[in-house]
Formats: sequence, C-alpha cells, structure tokens
Amino acid sequence: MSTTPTTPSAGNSLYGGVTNRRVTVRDLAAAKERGERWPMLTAYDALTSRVFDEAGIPVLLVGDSAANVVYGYETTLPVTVDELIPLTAAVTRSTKRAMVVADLPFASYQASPQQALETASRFMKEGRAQAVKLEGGRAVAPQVELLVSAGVPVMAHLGLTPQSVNTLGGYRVQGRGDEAAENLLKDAKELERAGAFAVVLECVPADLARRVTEQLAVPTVGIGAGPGTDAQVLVWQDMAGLSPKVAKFVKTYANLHETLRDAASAFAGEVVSGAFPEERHSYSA
Ligand SMILES: Nc1nc(=O)c2c([nH]1)NC[C@@H]1CN(c3ccc(C(=O)N[C@@H](CCC(=O)O)C(=O)O)cc3)CN21
Ligand SMILES: CC(C)C(=O)C(=O)O
Ligand SMILES: [Mg+2]
Repeated sequence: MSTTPTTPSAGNSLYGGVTNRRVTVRDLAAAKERGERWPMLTAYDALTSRVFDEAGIPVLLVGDSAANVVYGYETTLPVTVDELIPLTAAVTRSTKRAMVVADLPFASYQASPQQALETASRFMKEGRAQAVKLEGGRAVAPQVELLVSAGVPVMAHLGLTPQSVNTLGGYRVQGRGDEAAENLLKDAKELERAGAFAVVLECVPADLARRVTEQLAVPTVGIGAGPGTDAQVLVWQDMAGLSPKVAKFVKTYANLHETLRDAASAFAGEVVSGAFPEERHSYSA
C-alpha cells in the first residue's frame, strides 16, 4: 500500500511531511511549536483508513462514535471494548503512517486508574493502537497519570463529552459563561499537567477554545470549537456526506450518500434488466 501522501503540503512538517514511519506524539508537539495546524479523522475499517493514510491524515481516531456510525446505537454509551478492538486492529493493520488513537468507551476507565490501564493495554496489545483517548476533566487526571507513566500516550477530551450525555442533558455547547469557561480551562491545564499529549475540545465557544489553545503547550483538537485550535477532527462519514443528519459544526466535502445510493440503484437496475453481468464478467469452461 502507498504511504506517500497524494496531496503533500509544502511547509507543513506533519501534513505531508513525515513519510516512512508512523507519526508520533513528538511530531505533534513539534507541529505546535512551528504553528502548524493538522487534521484528524475517525476511522473504523481497513479500506477507508487506508485511503485516509494515503491522503496524509497524520492522526486517525477509532472513535467510540463507532457506536453510532458502525453499530447503529443512538448514543456512544452501549459500545464495548470487545466491539471496538477489532475495528482498531483493522485500522492499524491497514495503515503505515498515521498515529492510531483508540477511544476508550464508556465505563471502561472511569472506575480507577487500574481499570483504565487494563482497558488501554487491551487496545494496545490486541488493537495495536499507538495512543488512547478518554473523556473528562480533572476527575480522570489520575487515570492519565498512570497511563502515561506506563507508556501509554493519552489524548484528553473536554467540552461536550458524549459519554456524559445523560448528565449534560443532551448534546449542547459547553463552557458558555465565565464560570464554565474557567472550569474548562482549569481542567485542560490539569490534564496537561497529568501528561496528556493533546486535548480534544468539542462544542465549546470559539473564543474559549482559542484561549485554551494559547495557554496549553500541548496541541488542542477542535470539533465545533472554531478556527483557533491547533488541529481539527470530524467523523469521516459526516465529512464525506454519508451521515443522515449532522451537527452545525460539520462541513461536508463529498456526497457519498448520493454516490452510493446511485451506484446501488444502477446495480439493482442492471440485475433486474439482465444488463449485468456481461460476458466480460463471466468465466468460460
Ligand atoms: N456521526 C457522528 N458525528 C459526531 O460528531 C459524533 C457522533 N456521531 N457520535 C458521538 C458524538 C455526538 N456528537 C454530537 C451530536 C450532536 C451534536 C449537536 O446536535 N449539537 C447541536 C448544538 C446545539 C447547541 O447547544 O447550540 C447542534 O445543533 O449542532 C453535537 C455533537 C459528536 N459526536
Ligand atoms: C468526534 C471524536 C472527537 C470522537 O470522540 C469520536 O468520534 O468518538
Ligand atoms: Mg469519542
């Protein structure tokens, strides 16, 4: 498989720069020092993650959003470690260059740092992930500390944390108002202190995300957090126009829903009419 990005960007060491090895946490730290932005996409299977690796996406997240886009659950809460590990293994097997980050699912890390390490070790041993992501503020700082001390790079996730949808009261913008903003900023600093190598900021006001980005040494990854973060992430099916409904923060760069529906309809029509298969699709004796 190709590991050379098809659309290298001159002057960006990360996007199009690193070629013959996996992207590391040090590459991401260096990118922030140079003021270079980078993209992250979710990935859940072999063929699409290969495409994203080829496109030069430096970080792929096997998101617990697989609950929604792969398994068809309403929220991310039901998805299990056993459901996510095979997807993680498929993504790492099919990529050569991207750093693969595995989302730890709901209730697989919150109970204790020990639980977090047991779960993370499965994602690394069985899924061959290079890093894990977990949701939450200072409450999970002890988890981050133990994981990092054990050699597991940890990406943090603040703001709209979908695993807490039931305590947040829905998928709403977080960090509005002075008190909530200061609280989120403190969480971000505490997670950085605990050793997180990056912090996802989901659905927070753009000015707050910019402040967090300025005050942290580690990169921030925004989703619905405005243009001031170091990186941007989207769920790939949202970005590619496959998801039936998307949040306001999504921009669609393709219309896969229409493209695939038209392909399926064309196939169906030709089967019904007998136009497919032709002789060239058939074997002789
Ligand atoms: N396909 C997909 N894309 C995602 O981005 C995503 C998932 N699934 N599953 C897990 C979470 C859930 N996410 C969501 C879901 C809905 C909104 C949403 O509808 N937000 C409102 C904000 C309303 C407000 O407070 O102003 C919106 O209208 O955009 C946001 C994030 C993000 N994650
Ligand atoms: C949207 C990203 C940040 C995520 O956590 C997921 O896809 O699960
Ligand atoms: Mg997630």
